[in-house]
Amino acid sequence: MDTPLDSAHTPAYEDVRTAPRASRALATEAVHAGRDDLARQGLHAPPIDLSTTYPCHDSRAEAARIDAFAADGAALDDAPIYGRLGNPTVARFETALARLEGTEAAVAFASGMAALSAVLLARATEGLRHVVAVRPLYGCSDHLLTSGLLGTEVTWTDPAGVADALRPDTGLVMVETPANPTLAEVDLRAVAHACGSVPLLVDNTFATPVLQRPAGQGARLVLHSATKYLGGHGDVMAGVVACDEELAGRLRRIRFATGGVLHPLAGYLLLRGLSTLPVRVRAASATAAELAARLADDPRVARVHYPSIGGAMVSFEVHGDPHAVIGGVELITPAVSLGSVDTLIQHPASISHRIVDEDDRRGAGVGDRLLRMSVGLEDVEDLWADLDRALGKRPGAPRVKGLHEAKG
Ligand code: MET
Repeated sequence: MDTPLDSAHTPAYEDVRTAPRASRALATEAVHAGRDDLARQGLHAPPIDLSTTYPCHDSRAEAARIDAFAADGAALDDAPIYGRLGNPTVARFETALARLEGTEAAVAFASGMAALSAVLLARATEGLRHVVAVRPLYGCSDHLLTSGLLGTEVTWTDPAGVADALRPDTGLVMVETPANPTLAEVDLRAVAHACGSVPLLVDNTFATPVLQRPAGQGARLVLHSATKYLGGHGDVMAGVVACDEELAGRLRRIRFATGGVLHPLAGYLLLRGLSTLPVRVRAASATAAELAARLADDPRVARVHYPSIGGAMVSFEVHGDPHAVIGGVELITPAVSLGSVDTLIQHPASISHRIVDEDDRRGAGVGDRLLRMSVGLEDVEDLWADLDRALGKRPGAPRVKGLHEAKG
């Protein structure tokens, strides 16, 4: 584990290539990255630039800048031109996320799936249409690869089979760790080694850079559904890819051409979300670890999945009807998605992984009785009382009274 949850000191970013100054700890970067110019401008909160276009009387200069962008997709470092080429508010979030992940750049999109689509298109347009991937992945990622909707072809393998699955036209290796929804973990250094020169993409949505920074372990692309922990409040949909500047240029060009841009207000909310990311992840993870331990001891629960790196996600298989648990929660929100301040629970076989072929889903360890819970910031005892009630009668014991029943 990169960052022990109980560590008093968070690791400094000594290996960040883009570091403009002496290294700063994660918690400091979370609050300050992407905001370095604000004090000079006499501002505290970042401005939200809603412009779709930008006036310029010098068409020759604008033409040259568009030519330059079309050639290498380099971020516009002076005046913006048009919203699809880049937006200053979104750029603040991109800068901040790149610093947290320890990459040269990051490119934000309208959703995590738009971000993954851009990566696949960027590789396919180089003639590298083959993808090697490890299950499980988030259900829609699995579907996008399996269906070949973007003209790609996938070989599914386990981590040990990655090297053998590579072909001359392999453009990408993709893993998610901890994986959605089983929380299975992949040894990133080993897989990165097996990839050779093929870029490894790691979906880091569940771990966040607070618990794991894949770029430091050999990943060339780090994907987030920023809708989840990065935003952190269930009110912004977004995706982002952290990577080196060369790949970022390709992704910006794809974004420009296909239009899957992030709205500036979403960029603002994400930057704001990042500032509390370390605090939120550590607090929710401590609660999740406690709930995982109580579930593991519970006779109504067949199996608990909780990653060795920790985190705020807990998955568990019940002996009884998983739908009854979803129907029975009162405090916990019965909804798909994750990473919000409130605790969410969902049944992957019905929702997040519904679109995956049943046999493939079960083969990846996503069973019919598996429930996935995203632990939020509520008090652990209130959450346990709700879970305990929703899990129903303990075998051989009278039904445990819930908090409200006990009070009433
Ligand atoms: C539309 S289903 C899923 C949304 C989200 N990516 C999740 O895993 O919960």
